[in-house]
Amino acid sequence: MRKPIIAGNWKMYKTFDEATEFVEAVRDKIPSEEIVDAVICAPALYLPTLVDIAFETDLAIGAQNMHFENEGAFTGEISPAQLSAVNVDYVIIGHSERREYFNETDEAVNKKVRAAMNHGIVPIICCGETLEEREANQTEQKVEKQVKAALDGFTVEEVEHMVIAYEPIWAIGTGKTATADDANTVCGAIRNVVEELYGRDTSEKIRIQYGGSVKPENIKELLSKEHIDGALVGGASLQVDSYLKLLEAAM
Ligand SMILES: O=C(CO)COP(=O)(O)O
Repeated sequence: MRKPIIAGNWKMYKTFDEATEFVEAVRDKIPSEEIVDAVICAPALYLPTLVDIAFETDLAIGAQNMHFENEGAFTGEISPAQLSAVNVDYVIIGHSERREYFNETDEAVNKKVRAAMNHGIVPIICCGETLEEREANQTEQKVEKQVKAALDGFTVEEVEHMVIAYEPIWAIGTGKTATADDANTVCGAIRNVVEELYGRDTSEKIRIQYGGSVKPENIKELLSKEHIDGALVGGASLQVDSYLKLLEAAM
């Protein structure tokens, strides 16, 4: 059995006070990390403070992006070494918003996954198709290409620790969720790619999340599906009540 992983992606929301108040409010209400992995991926500016507030609780803190180099003349960027030095546990890599607005390529995603693994940070690797691609029946082709590129050059042990998030772009922030069956089909196709590359055992261990308008009302059905091991959640992770409900549904 794969342990569910529910990750909030706060994107560019919340002031410092709102972020710290949220983590203070939820930190003692998080289910045991033996049952579910609970993560909040916050704006980089708040990470050290949130890691401190969540210290010795079952809540893990993640970043939403990072550079692949350890250091250098990259104005405005944050490195994997800098994230691991403040004990960040997870990092989202290759979110469709990064790919679309910041020109993140499959090659950069692969380098970032490499960098995350080198620093013991768990990468949440995002993939997903546009509406156009879905309507042209290119969903699996697109996602397979992204996943193959991201996972290129790792060992079996490394891949088992990664998390993949399938987020159809047309379902992000739109209120349109993929049906649980459609989401499961694509997550199953992703698992097949992992099997093809790294073998059955690894494909059974890697966790695959669904993301795109996940809410307390629809998460149970999504998580009941064979290949969906968790959720990457934007809007519904911003309120304490709704975040806790998402975790509850995963128990
Ligand atoms: O992009 C997402 C999470 O990374 C999904 O966002 P929403 O849950 O707001 O649709």
